[in-house]
Amino acid sequence: MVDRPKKPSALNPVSPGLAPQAQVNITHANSRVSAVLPTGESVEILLYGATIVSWKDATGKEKLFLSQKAALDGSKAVRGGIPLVFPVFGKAPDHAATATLPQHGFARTSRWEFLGKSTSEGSGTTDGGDSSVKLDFGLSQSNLDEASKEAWPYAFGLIYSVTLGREGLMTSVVVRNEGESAWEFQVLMHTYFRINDISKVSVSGLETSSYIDKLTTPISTNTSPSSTLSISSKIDRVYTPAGGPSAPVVIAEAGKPKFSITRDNLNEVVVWNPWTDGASMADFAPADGYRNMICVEAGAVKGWQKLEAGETWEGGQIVTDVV
Ligand SMILES: O=P(O)(O)OC[C@H]1O[C@H](O)[C@H](O)[C@@H](O)[C@@H]1O
Repeated sequence: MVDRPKKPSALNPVSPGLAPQAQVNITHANSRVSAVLPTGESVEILLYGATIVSWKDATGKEKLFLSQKAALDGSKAVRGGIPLVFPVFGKAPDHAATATLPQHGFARTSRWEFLGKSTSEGSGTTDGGDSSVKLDFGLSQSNLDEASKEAWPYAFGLIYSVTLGREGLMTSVVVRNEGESAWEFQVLMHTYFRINDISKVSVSGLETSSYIDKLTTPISTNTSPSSTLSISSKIDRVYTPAGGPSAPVVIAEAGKPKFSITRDNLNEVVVWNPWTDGASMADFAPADGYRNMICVEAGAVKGWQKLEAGETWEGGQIVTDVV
């Protein structure tokens, strides 16, 4: 081996003068992707379902609820975080093409591919460091297990992008019909927000809006009052907010706004809390965990989105961490 007297010394991990960068790591035997901004905000995503299982602010405070008994090993859909629902919301026995799919479809229980990251430098940052990082995940027919392929034999491509910023988290999905004939889908971002006390929570942005109550028999359609929504028992509703997707839906606790959600192309907002029924779910813990969570889920789930061959559709949500 030739000795090189002028061999450069190893670079310091953090070179002086270089703007601080977002760190992206793939861990847990290539099954988990995490990203941390130079300012400390972080996000963690399982390739299983492309499920976001953690989102923390710069102080390390967790923003999402994750059940203590959630399976994180790919054996069942994750109870908490943000599972992605596709191509059917719930069960749709009357919709022939999706009738045999499991509840909430296969996207949340399939293994996605990590497609890579991109970063952007903040205009508002003094050090020119990364102010956001975008992680892209892909799922197509070739990633599905045989049962899912058989139950839903359509050629599709999904690209799910998770963008972590200093002020919040953006999730967006591009759906593409890669086949020769049209098909239909529903999609939803099943966000479990972490809160301290459900009895102090109010949700605004759902006033005077049409909603489907999934808890009545038969399921009923109603119009919400002009007051904000408070929750004191089990709730499972699909709202179509009267203000449209760009009007924020705000989750407040003790009168203080905590999260603000705006949507693109996702016309519905599902509000779900299992209340004490959570205790009967095998993967829900602690039993009184319903006090610390509220699902406010942005989706396109009323009716169906139709894609002709070669067409694409895009939708997403921006969640701003207000506190
Ligand atoms: O138990 P899962 O399949 O994860 O579904 C959890 C919940 O998801 C949504 O919020 C639905 O509106 C609920 O009806 C359902 O119970």
